[in-house]
Amino acid sequence: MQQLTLPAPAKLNLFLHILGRRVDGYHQLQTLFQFLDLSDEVTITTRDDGKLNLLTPFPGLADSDNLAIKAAKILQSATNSSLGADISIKKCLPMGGGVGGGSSNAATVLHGLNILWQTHLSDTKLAELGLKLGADIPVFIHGHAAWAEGVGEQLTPIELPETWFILVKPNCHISTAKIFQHQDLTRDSDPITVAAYLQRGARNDCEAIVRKQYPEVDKVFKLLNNLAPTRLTGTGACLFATFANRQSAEQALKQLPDDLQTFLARGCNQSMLHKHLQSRTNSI
Ligand SMILES: C[C@](O)(CO)[C@H](O)COP(=O)(O)OP(=O)(O)OC[C@H]1O[C@@H](n2ccc(N)nc2=O)[C@H](O)[C@@H]1O
Ligand SMILES: Nc1ncnc2c1ncn2[C@@H]1O[C@H](COP(=O)(O)OP(=O)(O)OP(=O)(O)O)[C@@H](O)[C@H]1O
Repeated sequence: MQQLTLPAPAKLNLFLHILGRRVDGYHQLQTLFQFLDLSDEVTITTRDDGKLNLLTPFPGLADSDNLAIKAAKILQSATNSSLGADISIKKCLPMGGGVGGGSSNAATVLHGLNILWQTHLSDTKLAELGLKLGADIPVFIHGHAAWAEGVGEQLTPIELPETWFILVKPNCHISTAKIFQHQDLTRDSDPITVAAYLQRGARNDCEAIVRKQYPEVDKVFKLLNNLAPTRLTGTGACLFATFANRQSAEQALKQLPDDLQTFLARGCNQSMLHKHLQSRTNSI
C-alpha cells in the first residue's frame, strides 16, 4: 500500500473571449490561465483489489459523478491497471466558482495515480484523457500559466507577472453549462494576439450576462471594482481584483464587508501541483 498527498490548485481566467461555437455545442475560446497559491488537498492510497473509493463524499454529488473518481476510472481503463485507490479530498476551493476546483482535483488524481500505479503516461497523454472529462483539465495537467485557444485545450505556456489578487465568491452557484447556453451570450469576439492583450488587456465575455442574471455577483463586482480593476473568472461566480503587491491587496481586503467569502492569493506561473511534483523528482 502506497500513499501520496498532493495539492490541487485553483486557476483564474485573466480574460475570456468567445470566438464561436462548434457543431457539438462547445465554444471556441481565447483565454489566459494563471494559477493561484490556493488549493484543495488530495490524498491517494493504492488498493490491490482494483476498487476506486472516495473517502470524503460531497453532499449532493454522487461519488461516480465526482471528477476525481471519473479521472481514476479513465486512467484505470486506459492503462488496464489492476490496482485501485482510496481518494480523500480536503476541499478549500469554492465549488462552482470558476476557479476549476473539480478539474484540478481530476488532474491531481491523474498525476498521482500515474506515479502510484507506475503507468508512466506522458503529460500529453494524461491531458488527452483529462480533456474527455472537461475542457479545463489539460491546463492543470501541464501546470504552467498558458495562453489557451480551441475549447481551452490548445495551450501555449507564458510567463506573466505574479501579481496579487483578492478573490471573492459571491453567495451563489453558477452552472458553466447554463451560461454557455445563454441566448444573449456573444460568440463573435475577434481573435486577439498575446501582444495586444499585454498592451490593452481584455474582457470576460460571460461577465455581462452573469452580472445581469446574478445580482449577488453584480453587487460584489461594484464593491471590488471600487478598490481595483475587477473581473469574473470563467463563467463565475468568483470575481478577482488585481493588485501589484501583497500590501495593497491586504489594505483593500480590510475595506470589504466581513460577511463576504474572500481569499488573498498570489498568481503563480507554475502550479503548486507541479512545484510539488518537481521537488519530489529532485529528492529521488
Ligand atoms: C469556463 C471555463 O472554466 C474557462 O476556462 C471552461 O471553458 C469550462 O471548462 P470545464 O468546466 O472543464 O467545462 P466542461 O466540463 O468541459 O463543460 C461544461 C459545460 O460548458 C460548456 N463548454 C465548456 C467549454 C467550452 N470551451 N465551451 C463550452 O460550451 C460545455 O458544453 C458544457 O456544457
Ligand atoms: N471534485 C470535484 N470538486 C468540485 N466539483 C466537482 C467535483 N467533481 C464534480 N464536481 C461538480 O462540478 C461542478 C463544478 O465544479 P467546480 O468547482 O470545478 O466549478 P468551477 O470552478 O466553476 O469550474 P470551471 O471553472 O472549470 O467551470 C460542481 O458543482 C460539482 O457538481
